[in-house]
Parts: sequence; structure tokens; C-alpha cells
Amino acid sequence: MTHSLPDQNRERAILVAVELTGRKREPDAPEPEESLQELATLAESAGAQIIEKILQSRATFDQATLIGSGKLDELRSVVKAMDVDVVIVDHELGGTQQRNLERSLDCRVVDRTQLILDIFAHRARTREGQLQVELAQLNYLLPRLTGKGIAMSRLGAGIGTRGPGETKLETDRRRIHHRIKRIQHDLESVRGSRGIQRRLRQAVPLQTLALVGYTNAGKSTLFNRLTGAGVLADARMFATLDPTVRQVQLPSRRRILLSDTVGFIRQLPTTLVQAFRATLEEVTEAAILLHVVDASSAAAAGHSSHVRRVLNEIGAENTPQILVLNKADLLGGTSESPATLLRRLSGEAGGAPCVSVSAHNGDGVDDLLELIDRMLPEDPIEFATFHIPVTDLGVVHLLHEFARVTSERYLADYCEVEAEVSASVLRRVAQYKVAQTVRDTAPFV
Ligand SMILES: Nc1nc2c(ncn2[C@@H]2O[C@H](COP(=O)(O)OP(=O)(O)OP(=O)(O)O)[C@@H](O)[C@H]2O)c(=O)[nH]1
Ligand SMILES: [Mg+2]
Repeated sequence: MTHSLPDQNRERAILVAVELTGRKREPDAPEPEESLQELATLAESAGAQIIEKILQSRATFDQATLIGSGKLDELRSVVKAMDVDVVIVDHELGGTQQRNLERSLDCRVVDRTQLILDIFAHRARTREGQLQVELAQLNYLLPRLTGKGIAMSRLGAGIGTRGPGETKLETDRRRIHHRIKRIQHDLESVRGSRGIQRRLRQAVPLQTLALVGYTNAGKSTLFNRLTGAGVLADARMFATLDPTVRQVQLPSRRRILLSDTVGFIRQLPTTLVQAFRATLEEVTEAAILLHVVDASSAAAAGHSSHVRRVLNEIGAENTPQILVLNKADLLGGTSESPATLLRRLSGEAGGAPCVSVSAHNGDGVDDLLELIDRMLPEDPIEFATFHIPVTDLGVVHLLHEFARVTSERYLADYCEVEAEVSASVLRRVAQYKVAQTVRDTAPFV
């Protein structure tokens, strides 16, 4: 785990989870230990030092305090003895439960969602990302503002205290509602300008592919490997929050756009995922999804089935997928051979083609590019004549860039261009077309 703070500057955290006995787990739900381990990774990503992990088995969650009263006493003495700053609970807490726990333990109590939001708040770089996180935080807090109202003005620099502008929130619900409206309004205008960028991008008729996957799967590392871009890749979870888009050239010399997106994680409420609309748009509009899995993780299968579920929820289940088993360089010590894992995950993904790569050392990346080339829809070349008004000369430029122009003549108020154009480019400029014949030639490069 990477963290930059020396131990004495990090918050001392205890992690708590409850294992419900006698209840069948959801098909892709993790083992409680595995979930607790993931929580530890998250907490460390947020800068905490883990003092202890506590797992309690119970038939049900306690309504008032989640854990039972005996366990609570035990926890209280550990908190005191070990000088603990924050207790992090691996389940979503209701407002009352959180308040009761804080009062009883006399220390800060944060749940999994708050921790994730906290990391998000820290990582968001763009204005849109920051607004999205604040909106998600407010939506999380609102239903928890029951009774006398929780202490909204917990100031400080620790985990869970980077709440949405404590000072803005110190009063009541109405102010929060007001703030939510304001953020939504600001988001609309930020999105408006992104919409313009997106349209500009669409004017360049390239297909977009999106990297998706569980957090820490290696999406950004693969993105950098494929595009030569210097996107932050980090062992901390949720290194990427804002989508980044770059061009990639395929072996056929066709170009595509690749976008790197926020990682998915279990127990992140879909409403929160929805807040990351920028990412979702990249995903739902992609021609192909590159589903990246950390094949070296013992939880690979659970992670990939979770990702498939989120893709379902956001309506991207029918987008063609390539399963990319990453971190192949680390394989060897795992119980399942890469070939078996590939077969199994591919079967679960409805037979999606898969490829094993190492974003780290580049192994398999050429195979991935070949596969993308084969999977991209055919794009036949046609020969067409265009009349482009002088007011739209940008289109002439576009044809020079993305087609093979064979002649170009400037007439009174338009330019006549003859060109070999791929079908996808042709669709963009169809309104200027005056004649067209399909050519029986190989795609130009
Ligand atoms: N050994 C090895 N490590 C890798 C490989 N790919 C990525 N990593 C490491 O895995 C960690 C996570 O990589 P990222 O590329 O940031 O992962 P991500 O999927 O973008 O993560 P989020 O943006 O947090 O969702 C980093 O420490 C990378 O160096 C690989 O092929 N082999
Ligand atoms: Mg990333």
C-alpha cells in the first residue's frame, strides 16, 4: 500500500464488520474477510493507519448500534486504550446508528460509503468532478438529518470530516436543499460546455472505446500504455475520477478514441455512481468496452461480476465487450491458471472475447489492439463527390484529415471535392454529397 504520510501523522482507525449468520449471501457478495480487507485498502488510501479489524458474527444488525452491546463495550475499551481517531464500519449506517455509536464510543464513526465519498472528494480534480462529489455527499447526508439534526459542523481534517463544506451546512435541511439546487444548476452549465466539447469530438468521426473495471484493476496503467499519455496511475484506490480521452492508432492504422474512467466498487450506491455522469456517458456511448480485470487478485471473479452488474444498471449490457485480464506478470502463484480463469470469466461474460495482458510490461498489448481492430464494425470505403458551401469549409478540412481527397475545385460559392471516404465519415458529411459509388477496395490507411 502506498501512502505518503508517516505513521504518526495518519489517523488511527479501527475497522468493524458484521457477518450475518444463517443468511444466504448474494451470488457475487464477497466473503466478510475479503470485504473487510477491501475496506482496509480503502481506509489506507484515505490516509488511515489500521489499528485493528473486528468482525462480529450476529443473526441480524442491531437497530440502534449495528453491533451488539457486548461488542460495543469491547470496542469502546479498544478505542480508548489504543487512542483511536476513527471507527470505520463496513456497512451503511443510518443516521441514528451513527449518532448512537459516536456517542457511545466517543470518537468519530464513518461508514463505507462516507469513506468512499471522502476519497472521491480528495481525488476530484475538475470542477465537474468536485461538484458531483459534493452533490453525492449532500444526497447521502440528507436522509440522515433526522431528529435534532446531526452535528453537521464537525470541523477537522480527518477522514469523514471533509464533508461537503461544513460551514455551508451548519444550519438545516432547507439550506442543503438550496445548495443541492445550486450545484445541480452549476453542473448543468459545466456539462453544457462539456457537451460542446463532445460535439466537437463527434465532428471527428472516430469510434470511442471505454476502459471499465473495478478500482485498481489497472485501467489507467493500460490507458497510458495504449496512448502514451501520462495519466495518474496509483496503487491507491480511485486514482481516476474524471474521464480522460486520447487517440489510439490500431494496427490497421485506423484511429479510435479511448477513454479512461472511474473504477467501480462494491456497495457504492448506484445513485452515487449516477452522479458520475461524465463517466457514464463515456461508457454508455462507447462502441466497445474494455473490461479490465486484475487477474492476480483472488477476488477477480467477484469483481468482474460486480462490474457487469453495474453495466447492467446503467444500460450498457449490450455494448460489445473485450475482457482484458491484466497484471499477467503477477500470475503464477494464483490457485487458478490464467487459461482457466480466462475461460471462466469469459463464460460468465456471455462469451466475450478475452485477452491476457500486462499493462505493466506491455505483454499481450499488441494482441489486444489486434482484437479491437477485428471487433470494430466494418467501415467500407466509398467514392463520393461533395459540394461544400464556402461557409462550411471546415468540412473540406475534415475530408482531408479523415478521407483520401482525389480532387478539389473551388467554384463560385462552393467547393467540389471528390474523395474516398469510409462509411462512418460519410455519415457525418452526407448532406454535402452529390454522388456516390461503392468501391471494391481495401480500407485506406
Ligand atoms: N504488476 C502489475 N501491476 C500493475 C499492472 N497494471 C497496473 N498495475 C498496478 O496496479 C495499481 C493500480 O493501477 P491503476 O492503473 O491506477 O488502476 P485503475 O484501474 O486505473 O484504478 P482506479 O483509477 O483507482 O480505478 C498501480 O499500482 C499499478 O502500477 C500490471 O499489469 N502488472
Ligand atoms: Mg485509474
